[in-house]
Amino acid sequence: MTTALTPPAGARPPVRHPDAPAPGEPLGSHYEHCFGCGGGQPHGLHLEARAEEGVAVTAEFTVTADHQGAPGLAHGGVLATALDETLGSLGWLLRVIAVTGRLETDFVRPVPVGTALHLSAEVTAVHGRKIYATATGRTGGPDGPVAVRADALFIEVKVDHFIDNGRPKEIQAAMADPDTQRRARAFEVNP
Ligand SMILES: CCCCCCCCCCCCCCCC(=O)SCCNC(=O)CCNC(=O)[C@H](O)C(C)(C)COP(=O)(O)OP(=O)(O)OC[C@H]1O[C@@H](n2cnc3c(N)ncnc32)[C@H](O)[C@@H]1OP(=O)(O)O
Repeated sequence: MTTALTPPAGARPPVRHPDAPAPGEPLGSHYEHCFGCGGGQPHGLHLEARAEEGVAVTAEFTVTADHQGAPGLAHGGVLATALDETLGSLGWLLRVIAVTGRLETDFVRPVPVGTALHLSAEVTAVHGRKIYATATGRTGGPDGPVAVRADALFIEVKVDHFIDNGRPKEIQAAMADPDTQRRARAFEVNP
């Protein structure tokens, strides 16, 4: 079946950037106030991702009582966020900034509060600015049963995407933070 998430003819396998973080290296947060990975969000996911071989990452996130939908169970939107965040961190390996255009999620098993979700994601193909990727979240360990999975299309953007669209208050604070600016600009120097 052909969908918007099927790479078109002419799509290429992803190429790991020569300056990509080494396998095993933690990727850190791209923004302190990010709900997915930031340390400055008390109820956020605090997802921690690391580089793997190829154009792939792994990550963990523990479901807390702040993430419930039904009693004692993770909200599906929170699980989709965990997949989205993990997929988004693949940009570190391509050294491009990309945002989610489409995210198709399968919820396979309920995920109780207290569960550590073991996530993995990889880029499968690239076509121009379009980056095709897939992710899974497992319980009980990295080889445990799949609880959630997603296919996604990310679209490469420049820093201006955020500067032009973000609320000025937060953009100005981010622009004043040398670390955020350095990280964002470094991604734009792409051969
Ligand atoms: C100082 C500041 C520091 C900032 C430091 C930032 C750090 C780095 C932050 C990263 C953060 C990550 C966090 C986790 C990941 C998110 O959650 S990102 C947030 C959620 N996503 C969004 O907000 C994106 C909202 N959407 C948009 O802004 C625009 O639709 C997009 C995605 C930029 C595309 O618009 P566009 O650039 O005008 O491109 P467009 O020509 O429409 O599309 C390009 C191609 O993609 C295809 N396409 C676009 N959308 C779709 C779609 N939904 N389905 C299928 N195909 C599509 C088009 O058909 C087109 O294909 P071709 O014609 O080239 O074959």
